[in-house]
Amino acid sequence: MTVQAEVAARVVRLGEHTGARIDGVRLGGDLDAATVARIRAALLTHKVIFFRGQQHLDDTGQLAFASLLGTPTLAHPTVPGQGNAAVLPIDSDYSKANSWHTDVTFVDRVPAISVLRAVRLPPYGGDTTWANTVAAYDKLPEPLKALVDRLWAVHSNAYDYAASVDEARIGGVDVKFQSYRDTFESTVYETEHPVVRVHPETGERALLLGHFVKRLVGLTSGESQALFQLLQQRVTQLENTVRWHWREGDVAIWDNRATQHYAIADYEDNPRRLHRITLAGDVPVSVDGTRSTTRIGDASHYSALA
Ligand SMILES: O=C(O)CCC(=O)C(=O)O
Ligand SMILES: [Fe+2]
Repeated sequence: MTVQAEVAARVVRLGEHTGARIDGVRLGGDLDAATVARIRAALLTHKVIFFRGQQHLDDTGQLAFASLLGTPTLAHPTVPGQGNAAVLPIDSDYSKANSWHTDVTFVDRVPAISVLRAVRLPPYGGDTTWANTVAAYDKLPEPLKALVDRLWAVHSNAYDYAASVDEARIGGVDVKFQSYRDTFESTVYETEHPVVRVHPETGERALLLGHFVKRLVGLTSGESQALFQLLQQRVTQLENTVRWHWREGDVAIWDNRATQHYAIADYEDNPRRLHRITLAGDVPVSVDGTRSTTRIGDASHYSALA
């Protein structure tokens, strides 16, 4: 542990519940263990952390750094990586993630952490917002906690896309968007997760929902929708969120076990591209110790990249 590293990394909080910027760190595969530990601790506390000025990173450097925090997965269970098998391009040309979600919740081993690097940014707009799902659970009144503690949800990559994304706002579904959706759903997965999962590292309870939820187990579709909306409103309450305005060279890292996020599609047809590396996670566990179960699909190829 070097004293220099301890002094160099400064954690600047961005809100009561969610987000911190870390200054004074040059990300890369050569970071010392003390700084990596500090980054990890800040991530667990603040749920999403941001680094400015990382223009020196390319995909290889991003992957080398991300590997210090965990085991990279394939880019996606169904969408192939570009260049490197672990790198998922988030490109406005064929996809805009402008609805609230946690990444890849339709498989049993939901990724633990995502590391996102700005590659090309629009001249205006294109911020991303994160919400803290632990704070959302904590702030529920006791009767609602008792209800959700025992509730389960079915998550699928063949979710109701039109219900969660306003296509008019993103210019309608064009051919590239449709072809991306077809790839995205080329193998269908369905997994049952507890609505409240116990975080494997912090022991905190977090709401596990987002746009891949198809229905709540045991409820009618109308009841599912009503309760889902009530809980999503709790998650996305602005006090639970942080909004990041990207600059070139920025890197954001989120704890995918304790957050949802939303990429704001307010930059018209301007190109926007970020590269994501996703780190493997555990199978979620409910408050009574029951593990999530995949009902449809086998995602065993996805979770750990050799
Ligand atoms: O475009 C963004 O800012 C985030 C997209 C997204 O949902 C992701 O990278 O997982
Ligand atoms: Fe995402």
